[in-house]
Amino acid sequence: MHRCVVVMTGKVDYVSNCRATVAVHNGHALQAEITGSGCMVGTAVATFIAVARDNPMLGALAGIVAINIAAEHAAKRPDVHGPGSFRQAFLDEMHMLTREHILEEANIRLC
Ligand SMILES: Nc1ncnc2c1ncn2[C@@H]1O[C@H](COP(=O)(O)OP(=O)(O)O)[C@@H](O)[C@H]1O
Ligand SMILES: Cc1ncsc1CCOP(=O)(O)O
Repeated sequence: MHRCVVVMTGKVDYVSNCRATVAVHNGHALQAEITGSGCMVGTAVATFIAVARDNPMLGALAGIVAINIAAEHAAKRPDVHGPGSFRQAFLDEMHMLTREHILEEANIRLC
């Protein structure tokens, strides 16, 4: 084992450490309409892994779920009408995201 975690993004995101693979069903199609969505996910994954040091699989999963739940919150806002307003709302919703949101709204399944 090389202690590697593989992340694959798209409409459904996948995280694998070779022993287990988890599918993340959170997120919104507007994420694919703005520049930097993949970079945001990559940054969140690196940040969460830095905290969950001994469990990179959990860190990667939490980073993906957090960004995608913030996107869902942003897409639901009445002031969001397309990619431009979505991008702004997305940043605000990342700022307001809580631990409870992640625990209650994560939509993940073991493959
Ligand atoms: N159609 C979609 N539905 C839900 N989430 C999406 C959709 N398209 C992209 N995402 C989310 O946007 C984030 C960035 O993924 P992606 O668009 O594949 O990255 P990249 O910008 O590298 O192409 C991922 O977390 C993914 O779940
Ligand atoms: C090369 C580059 N420069 C600014 S954002 C970017 C890549 C953004 O890619 P994505 O939207 O897939 O995260």
